[in-house]
Amino acid sequence: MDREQQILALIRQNPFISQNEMAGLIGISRSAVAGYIASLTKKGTIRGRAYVTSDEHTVFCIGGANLDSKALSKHAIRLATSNPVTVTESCGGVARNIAEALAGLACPTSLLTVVGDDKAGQWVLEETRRRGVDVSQAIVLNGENTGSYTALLDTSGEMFLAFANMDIYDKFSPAMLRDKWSHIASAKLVIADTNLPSDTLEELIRRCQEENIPLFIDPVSSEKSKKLPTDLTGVTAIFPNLEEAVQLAHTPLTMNQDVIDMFYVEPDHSKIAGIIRERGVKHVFITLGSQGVLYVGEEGQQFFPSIPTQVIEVTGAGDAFLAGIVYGVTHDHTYLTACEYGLAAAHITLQTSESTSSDLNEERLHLTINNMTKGD
Ligand SMILES: Nc1ncnc2c1ncn2[C@@H]1O[C@H](COP(=O)(O)OP(=O)(O)OP(=O)(O)O)[C@@H](O)[C@H]1O
Ligand SMILES: O=c1[nH]cc([C@@H]2O[C@H](CO)[C@@H](O)[C@H]2O)c(=O)[nH]1
Repeated sequence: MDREQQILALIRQNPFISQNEMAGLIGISRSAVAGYIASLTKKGTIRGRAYVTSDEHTVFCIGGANLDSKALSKHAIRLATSNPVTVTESCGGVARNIAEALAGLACPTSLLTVVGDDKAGQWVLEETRRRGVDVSQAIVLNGENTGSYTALLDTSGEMFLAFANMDIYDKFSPAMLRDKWSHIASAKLVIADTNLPSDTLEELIRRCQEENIPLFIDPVSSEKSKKLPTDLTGVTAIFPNLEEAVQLAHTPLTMNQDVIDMFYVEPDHSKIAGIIRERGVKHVFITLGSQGVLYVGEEGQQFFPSIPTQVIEVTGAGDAFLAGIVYGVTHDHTYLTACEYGLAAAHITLQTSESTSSDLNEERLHLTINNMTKGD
């Protein structure tokens, strides 16, 4: 065991041990102990003066936590008139939804987000904590409004139109990320959404690459996906739907007539994924709604059909899919095998009016996969 490991073992046994006691036990000077502690703190293994050791098993989700309001239309939607609807409110936000889904699947998860000092923010954090997510790193910003997402859904639960009122995320600066880095640095995996501003995303991608932390990105929407830097080296996996994938492949570097035809005349999903990979991403998952998902990455290429589902509403299906993949890969499955977990998690979430299903748990996930493989 090297010196750092010895010191860490002593701190784990007794988080209140003094530097003098450690020096005596190991047989080195107190100042040498102080040097090792400084180095462990810099690496993020030790998080502060109370010697709270980092949890290397945590998945860190960074991005949006919203109040979702969804109006499900009772009849075919008509424009410029009043449409009868049923409204449901739930917690939302891509990073938050993924964190909640992972906590439901018994993965230790922490959420770094910004909310306003309002009722919505208080409710969203409290509810997320109640569902098992560590929200101790969430930041409450005075005088800001918590992000809100208001969607109009058609009679089949598909989104017709949505409004994102999320100016608060512009305040999520690179400095905030730096401030929280000692917590993030020890994570097993980081998941970020593009609610974050461009400079914050750029810094996160660079640091995760430098420090070898796997990073998954949810592009959120085609508009917000434009915030990602052109060079995505350092991004382990990305999860666009088709519209977002087209946007991600649509860089000034790739614009010629063939590419324009490929996007707008007859989308070639695997070519689009290939172009995204050229930006530096290792694993690309293009989710295709009711059709399923296409994986293109270091493990090859494969299309997976979706599980036939009686959809209540679609909000959060992509977030649950991503959480299912994280569950799979953190339980030592390949990215290809993890697709089954993603499809199963999305299937469970599609059957509720919440943006993350409270029915999503390990037992239900495994049962869904067993039924899938039996062809039920
Ligand atoms: N109607 C459906 N029937 C069965 N499975 C579906 C359906 N819609 C979505 N899914 C499943 O959910 C996955 C993600 O859906 P989708 O492609 O709509 O993601 P998304 O647009 O990112 O979703 P969101 O932004 O609402 O979270 C799909 O790959 C598929 O497995
Ligand atoms: O711009 C955004 N639109 C929508 C969402 C969230 O997406 C979720 C569904 O995938 C939903 O909960 C909404 O709040 C977001 O975080 N940012």
